[in-house]
Amino acid sequence: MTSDAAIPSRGGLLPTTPPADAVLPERNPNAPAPGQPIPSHYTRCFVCGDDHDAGLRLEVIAGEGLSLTGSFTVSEHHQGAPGLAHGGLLTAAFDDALGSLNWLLSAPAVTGRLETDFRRPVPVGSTLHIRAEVVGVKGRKVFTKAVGRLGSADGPVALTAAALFIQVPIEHFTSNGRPEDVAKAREDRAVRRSVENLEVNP
Ligand SMILES: CCCCCCCCCCCCCCCC(=O)SCCNC(=O)CCNC(=O)[C@H](O)C(C)(C)COP(=O)(O)OP(=O)(O)OC[C@H]1O[C@@H](n2cnc3c(N)ncnc32)[C@H](O)[C@@H]1OP(=O)(O)O
Repeated sequence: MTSDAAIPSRGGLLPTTPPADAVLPERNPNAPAPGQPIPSHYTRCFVCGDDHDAGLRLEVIAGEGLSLTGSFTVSEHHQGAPGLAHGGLLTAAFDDALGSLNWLLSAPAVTGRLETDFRRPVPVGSTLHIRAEVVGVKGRKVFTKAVGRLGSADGPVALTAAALFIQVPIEHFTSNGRPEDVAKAREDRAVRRSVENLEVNP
């Protein structure tokens, strides 16, 4: 198990901290190459889809190994306090960015636990630069962490986050989603691309 010193460590034994016997698997050969975009998984996704006027439109680029970078610009639609990004919305951005790491493993997964530390306010108009990585995998559990910096990839730290994802069969989505949306999603260009990457048959 390795860790990138560029992402501050949280310390302590939390459910998002990988156990000592966690491993770091190889990146799946079908995953986007380093420097290539990890495309949206669903055009209607509030965070990464492009079919939302108020969506975050998070853009994600695959990094080396099991890492990625992502960015989005906080718009007036994203306010909590006047002129400042809503904290829950920032957490949503981290949920999606960290979740995108599962594309490097080419295994569908959902968030089991997500923790976010808010360290600095994020003003409207600013761009948040996220760096995320897998820090360990044990069985179906994928442990991840991320940092968000303001203005540039080496800007001041605004947030740090850690999440535990649980790998699920594709039926998690097809059985639990509202049927009419699932039916439409079978034709959604982003979903189709995702399913090809995940090597599953929806
Ligand atoms: C045509 C359509 C195609 C669709 C194409 C899809 C495209 C791909 C879309 C991707 C989209 C991503 C979007 C962003 C990511 C979200 O936002 S996902 C949405 C938010 N998350 C959810 O809705 C998940 C809701 N929770 C659940 O469904 C279930 O609780 C889970 C997470 C699947 C786990 O249930 P389970 O499979 O029965 O697993 P279970 O045996 O209970 O637990 C397995 C292990 O995980 C641990 N665990 C489980 N939950 C937790 C937890 N909350 N905290 C700590 N540990 C936990 C357990 O302790 C257990 O550990 P071990 O005993 O193995 O050590």
